[in-house]
Amino acid sequence: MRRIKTIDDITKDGQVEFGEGYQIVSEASEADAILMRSTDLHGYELPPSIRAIARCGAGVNNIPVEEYARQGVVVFNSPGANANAVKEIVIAMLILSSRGVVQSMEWVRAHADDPDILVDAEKAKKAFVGHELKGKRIGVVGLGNVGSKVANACVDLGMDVFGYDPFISVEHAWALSQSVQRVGTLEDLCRNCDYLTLHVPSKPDTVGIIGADQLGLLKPGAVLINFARETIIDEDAVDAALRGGRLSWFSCDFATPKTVRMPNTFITTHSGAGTGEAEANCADMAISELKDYLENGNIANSVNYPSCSMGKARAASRIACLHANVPNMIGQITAVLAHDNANVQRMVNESAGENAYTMFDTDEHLESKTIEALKEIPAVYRVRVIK
Ligand SMILES: NC(=O)C1=CN([C@@H]2O[C@H](COP(=O)(O)OP(=O)(O)OC[C@H]3O[C@@H](n4cnc5c(N)ncnc54)[C@H](O)[C@@H]3O)[C@@H](O)[C@H]2O)C=CC1
Ligand SMILES: O=C(O)CCC(=O)C(=O)O
Repeated sequence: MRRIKTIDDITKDGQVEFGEGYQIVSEASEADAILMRSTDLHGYELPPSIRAIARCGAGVNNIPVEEYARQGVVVFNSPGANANAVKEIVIAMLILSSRGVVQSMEWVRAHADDPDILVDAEKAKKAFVGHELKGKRIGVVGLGNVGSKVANACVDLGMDVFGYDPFISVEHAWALSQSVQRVGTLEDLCRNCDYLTLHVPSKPDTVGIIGADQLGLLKPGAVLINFARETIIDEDAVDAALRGGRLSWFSCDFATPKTVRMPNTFITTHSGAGTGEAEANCADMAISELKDYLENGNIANSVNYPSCSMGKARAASRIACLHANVPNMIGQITAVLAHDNANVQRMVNESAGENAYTMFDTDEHLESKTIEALKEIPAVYRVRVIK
């Protein structure tokens, strides 16, 4: 029986289906793996039983992924599984930030007792006149799963769309409408934009990338949308831009002590991915990643280890070594196997950044002293006997 600890409400109805051979447990110390969403794991003492963590969602800034890699813990996310939900709410925010829809509804509620409300509404409506998106210039920062969808949707709305992403993947470049114009610097992207929308992960090179300099390049009265992470903007600069008129509106998914006090904002409860469909997509992807890793050792969509697959574990034994990406690891692993006369059927080695993964099938079960010898190799973080 494999044991899973869930952290956060994975879905609104609380349903998490791993199927036969799995049990949801209440204590992480009893679990083999964790299924989670947005809880911050920095400073959390990870029990040694945990071999894998799957984040239902895209952003992993809430998880110390490199620290966990060195503990031999594979961290997965679910890329793209909630991107459509975020795209839709960003389009909603574009419209709500441009038309006085919310303000007009508030007026109606406030005048519910007015017997002449139909006539009075006709007089009031001039206060809620907005402008159209068609023909306006929008800059999209980050053209990954969410940003590329937002950019394409803005093309469909008739906007003049510019994108900035120095690390765009081939897959997302192919998915992008030819009408999206790519620019080489963030400053060129911001220049003369009516709208700026942010879709980059929170990491050292994106923290505070939108500050006074970037905001100063936007058209006066521009709209800023941040459904990525709160860390990406310089909050004081955004506040000053709203008060000074450089920004007319700020829509943001992160209620921080500063954003909630800014004027002219729509601040939501980190609800960009808040649809039943996105929750189900993320849970399905994360669950299948965890199952394939626990049952077969295969890695897909990890953020701290390379992708690696040898299909289903069918040989007598399958062993996986998680280790540092340094020279002579394969040599040392095969030397241990040769010393104990183990016959390797198949072997794969993959690396990503500072970490690497070696997995092999053998004709017979390895003796425990062989496994112990593998664990003794310097720079091996963990050895898993999968079968
Ligand atoms: N509000 C919410 O509920 C949600 C928020 N998010 C946030 O949005 C972010 C983006 O999500 P996805 O598009 O799914 O991720 P993704 O990984 O598919 O795309 C991120 C894109 O940002 C680009 N990028 C990285 N560094 C950059 C930089 N310095 N400048 C410009 N581009 C850069 C990457 O090349 C990549 O194309 C997530 O990391 C997460 O923080 C994602 C989903 C839901
Ligand atoms: O789990 C959530 O609702 C947040 C989703 C998110 O922020 C992400 O996928 O990066």
